[in-house]
Amino acid sequence: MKISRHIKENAKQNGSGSKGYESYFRTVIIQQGSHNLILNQGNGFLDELIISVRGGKGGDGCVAFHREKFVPNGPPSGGNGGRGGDVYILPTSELSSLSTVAKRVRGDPGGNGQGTWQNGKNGSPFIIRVPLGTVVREIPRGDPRRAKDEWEAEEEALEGLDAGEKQAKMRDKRWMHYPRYMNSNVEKDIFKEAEEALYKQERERRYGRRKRELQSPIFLDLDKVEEVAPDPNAPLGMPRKDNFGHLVASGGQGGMGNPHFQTQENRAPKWATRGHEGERITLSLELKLLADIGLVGMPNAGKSTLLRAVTGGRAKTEVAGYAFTTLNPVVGVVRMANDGTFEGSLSNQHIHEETSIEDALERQKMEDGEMAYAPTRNQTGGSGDNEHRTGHRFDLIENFRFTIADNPGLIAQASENVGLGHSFLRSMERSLALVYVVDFSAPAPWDELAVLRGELEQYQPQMSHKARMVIANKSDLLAGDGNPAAIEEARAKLKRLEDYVHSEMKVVDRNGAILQLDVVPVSAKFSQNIKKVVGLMKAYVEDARSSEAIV
Ligand SMILES: Nc1nc2c(ncn2[C@@H]2O[C@H](COP(=O)(O)OP(=O)(O)OP(=O)(O)O)[C@@H](O)[C@H]2O)c(=O)[nH]1
Ligand SMILES: [Mg+2]
Repeated sequence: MKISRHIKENAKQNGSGSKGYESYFRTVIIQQGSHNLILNQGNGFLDELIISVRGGKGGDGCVAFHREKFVPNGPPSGGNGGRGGDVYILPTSELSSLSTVAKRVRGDPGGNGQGTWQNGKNGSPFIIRVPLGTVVREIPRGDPRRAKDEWEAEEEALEGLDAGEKQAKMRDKRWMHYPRYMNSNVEKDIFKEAEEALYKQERERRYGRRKRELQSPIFLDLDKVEEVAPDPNAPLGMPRKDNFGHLVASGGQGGMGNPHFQTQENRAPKWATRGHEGERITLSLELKLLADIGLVGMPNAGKSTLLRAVTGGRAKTEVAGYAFTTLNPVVGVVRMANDGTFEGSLSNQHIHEETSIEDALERQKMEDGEMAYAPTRNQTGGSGDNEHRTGHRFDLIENFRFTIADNPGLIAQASENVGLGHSFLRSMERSLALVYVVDFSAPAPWDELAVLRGELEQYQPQMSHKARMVIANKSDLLAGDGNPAAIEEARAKLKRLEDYVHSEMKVVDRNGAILQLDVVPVSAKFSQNIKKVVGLMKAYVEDARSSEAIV
């Protein structure tokens, strides 16, 4: 009784019993999609993020007059405000998730000007560091997720005020006055002219900003490490680098000190301008998934089952007999030994059932108390012929590792947002190779291939050339109960599929060579022929990695 309670508690903590415990340490599962926060077996994982960014506010100009012995009315001497700090985005290979990116970024403000012509210091640049593979987009006007820009925020603050109050508030935000001179200043024509000029500049700036937003909204696809060129002229003690990344929000200009407003008629201007607000912008950041191999197939073809088979059941991805079970890409890791076997290939769990069935079985086992006396991994994983079972001993013989992404099903017209659309294909842009998975028990599996390839091309021209293999899944359904006629029929069907692939599905690799796709009949559910699939995948990954290294 006591033991079974202990196991239940353990199971609760670790997912589902001993299997959950194992995968807690062994499996890297990354999900990507519309969710903001996805739990990765206990580690928070962010893959999409909206951030609001503001450039630093400019420092205020200063109203001051020079004071010196025997100079009764010194000249205006207020310094200008410093520029607000700019905000940049820089991709770095040191990060692997967006979880460290702040949601609100405020640039460093510029310093205020001071008397004796002292200008304020400029705000330092701020760098938002994001992982490689981040896509940055500006959220357009009209989208509810977008934060107000500096002008809209002011308009909102002025709402409901009468004209006089509005004018006073707007002036207060823009002007500094010499103590007790505000009322007399605003009466002066020369001040009104200066104010008019200021508003004109502001309108131009605003117009420029809107035009930029419409014509070239920020879009950055940060796939590569940015070169940080050393700056030979940097002063000693300062970092000798001059690349901050991509500017996304500039800091506001500093205000003008009162000497700026000095003219023949007005020798002692008693006003100065305040610093401008920094640019405000809302960005969406999205991290493209990185997996070496991407699985592409129609709903229900068995992609998720296949991922579970090649990872020895460690990848936690849902399998069910209906379309669109998988809603977000899921990445699993395949670990291989030098003899071509992979972790989990000899696991006692050869059949990858639908997840709900497996969960029920496990629950049943636990309730029956079977788990209590089951041998532990250490007890079972020790002997020589068991070394490809999942377990820590695999570390000793592992010599190759790659990742596979299980994706949602793709269907015809996905590009027109039918089904789940195909936005998740973005996560496959960075895959080294793609693998088609078709349901071989369907009447015409070759038709599926044409649709899949069409959708890939629709999404991104040339993308289908990353395909390397066609997996004819569910082959177990064809062989029937082993009668010769059924087997003969299955052979003929496989031949027909191969002929189709070889004549219609050729691809051109990076070097311009024409490649034939491999066609492999498998049964993901019963782990048949999976070793061959893993071996071929390894070859594609090795090939792509080495040619990437050369380029
Ligand atoms: N007989 C048999 N059934 C299989 C095989 N592979 C998968 N299935 C079954 O096919 C159904 C769909 O499998 P999934 O792995 O969920 O398919 P999927 O391609 O991931 O589907 P979506 O996530 O909807 O795109 C499930 O009922 C599986 O048990 C196989 O090799 N043989
Ligand atoms: Mg699936």
